[in-house]
Amino acid sequence: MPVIEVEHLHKRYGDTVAVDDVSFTVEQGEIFGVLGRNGAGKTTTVECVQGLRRADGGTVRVLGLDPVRDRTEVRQRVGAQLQESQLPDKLRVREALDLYRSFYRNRADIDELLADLGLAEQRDTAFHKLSGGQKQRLSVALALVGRPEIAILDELTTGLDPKGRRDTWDLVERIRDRGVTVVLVTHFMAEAERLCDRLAVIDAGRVVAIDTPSGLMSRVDGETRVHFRPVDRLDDAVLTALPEVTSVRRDGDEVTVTGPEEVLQAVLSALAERKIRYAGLRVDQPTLDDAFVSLTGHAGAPPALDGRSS
Ligand SMILES: Nc1ncnc2c1ncn2[C@@H]1O[C@H](COP(=O)(O)OP(=O)(O)OP(=O)(O)O)[C@@H](O)[C@H]1O
Repeated sequence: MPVIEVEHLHKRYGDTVAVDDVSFTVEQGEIFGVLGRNGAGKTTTVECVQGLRRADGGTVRVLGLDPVRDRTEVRQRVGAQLQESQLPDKLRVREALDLYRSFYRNRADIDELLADLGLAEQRDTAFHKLSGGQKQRLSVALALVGRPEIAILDELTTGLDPKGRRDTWDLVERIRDRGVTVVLVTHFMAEAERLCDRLAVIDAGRVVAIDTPSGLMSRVDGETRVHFRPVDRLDDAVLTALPEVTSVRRDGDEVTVTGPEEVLQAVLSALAERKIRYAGLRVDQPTLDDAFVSLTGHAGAPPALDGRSS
């Protein structure tokens, strides 16, 4: 059952068309990604979903409600992350949660939430003394304090170090496991690939594809490459005879075999049958990054932008 339905959404700011015909649905209980480069229109789209912006055209339904007309009800049932500048420096973690909790009908248990988000020790810490990762987790806690049915998380891991990022990914999975539908806005391919059940790829205000990460990757015309070093003697004909193999190359003692996705299984079976041992097995497959480039015609966010703070 869809909990969010967006149809032909349009939104412009003056002469800038930010969202130019975006449609998608989000099913209950999934982690749905909105993936695109900076300026693609992701934030504007989710702000229309939250009722923070009025669309110029199209329709948005959230839990069967109109997010602009029924904004009070939508706010009760949809949790959104706060921008960090929206909290006063001296406000303590526990005070912030108490304050935001008072806005909601359904209130989460704060001690449980603090423990769940790894913030129990910071309960009396002032906001400005929190680390980047702790601030990020507090913003997620504030999004969950009203026991929402949907959580909208925008650029959740921007600015976090690799460990902070992995911890946050685990956290998002735990949120989903509690039955909360998650909308995850990101320009970070590895995050989308790891977390999302389905993704809408947005480019220049338009949806260019909606699919599972593996569905998007399978649309790429790339080949799987299997690399290994045979320990025992291997005649290339053993590999070239396999219907799944399109090419076999030798580079020093390394063999590289290319073919469709099934080539890995075919090569491993052929080696096992002939009891040929090997070392240094590596497999290169088309990535979500490759899919993004092929769908949008440009590279994903350059790595330098992953640490930006916007
Ligand atoms: N308040 C605003 N006034 C004018 N233009 C805006 C405003 N907000 C966004 N835009 C423009 O609309 C377009 C879409 O912006 P939006 O923030 O929705 O994209 P985004 O995909 O979320 O990008 P980012 O990842 O950089 O936040 C961009 O060209 C942006 O410059």
